[in-house]
Amino acid sequence: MQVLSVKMAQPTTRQVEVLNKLNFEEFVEKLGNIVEKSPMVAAAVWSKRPFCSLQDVHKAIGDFIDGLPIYGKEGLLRCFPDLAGKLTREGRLSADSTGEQRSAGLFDLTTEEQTNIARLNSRYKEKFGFRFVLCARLNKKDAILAGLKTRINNSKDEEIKTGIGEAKKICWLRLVDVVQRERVGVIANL
Ligand SMILES: NC(=O)N[C@H]1NC(=O)NC1=O
Repeated sequence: MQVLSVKMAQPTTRQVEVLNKLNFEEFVEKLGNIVEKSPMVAAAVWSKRPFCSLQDVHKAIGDFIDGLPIYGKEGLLRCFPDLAGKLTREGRLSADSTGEQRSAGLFDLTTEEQTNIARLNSRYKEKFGFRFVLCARLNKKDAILAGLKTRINNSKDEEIKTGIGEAKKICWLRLVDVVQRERVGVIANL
């Protein structure tokens, strides 16, 4: 899985124990947005506990997503907000998405960059019927614009595959965040 190429602090095996201790409600509350606005994903994988590593959690999520019918995958892609879209401009993104879009520089676009991305996002949605999804934490604004320009020429099947691959990268980074926040909480309460 591509996630292993994501460069950042890798959680240790022991860190997954904080997730194994959560009851269903806590698990869904804390992991409810690891795939944007799709708490069903966390709800589904909870029954796969105990997990032996964070990679194991991510694999369970990946397997669940891969098992969805095409229209389910398209549905997941529709749950992400546009990159540099209306919600970004209006400050109405989820906390996760706000941090991700900020890290890619999408809050500091020139008017021209904003217009270009908005135009391409609309064309993309018109062609495929779902949103262009790309892991903003692993890309800067120029790469996002270039990605939009290239990927818009792909077939629908290719874009479902690529978009879902990007959603899994976003999910991995959010999972690491949850565990790190949770560990800090556990340590603070000792
Ligand atoms: N459309 C899209 O890719 N949105 C997202 N990507 C990301 O890294 N965070 C998002 O909300």
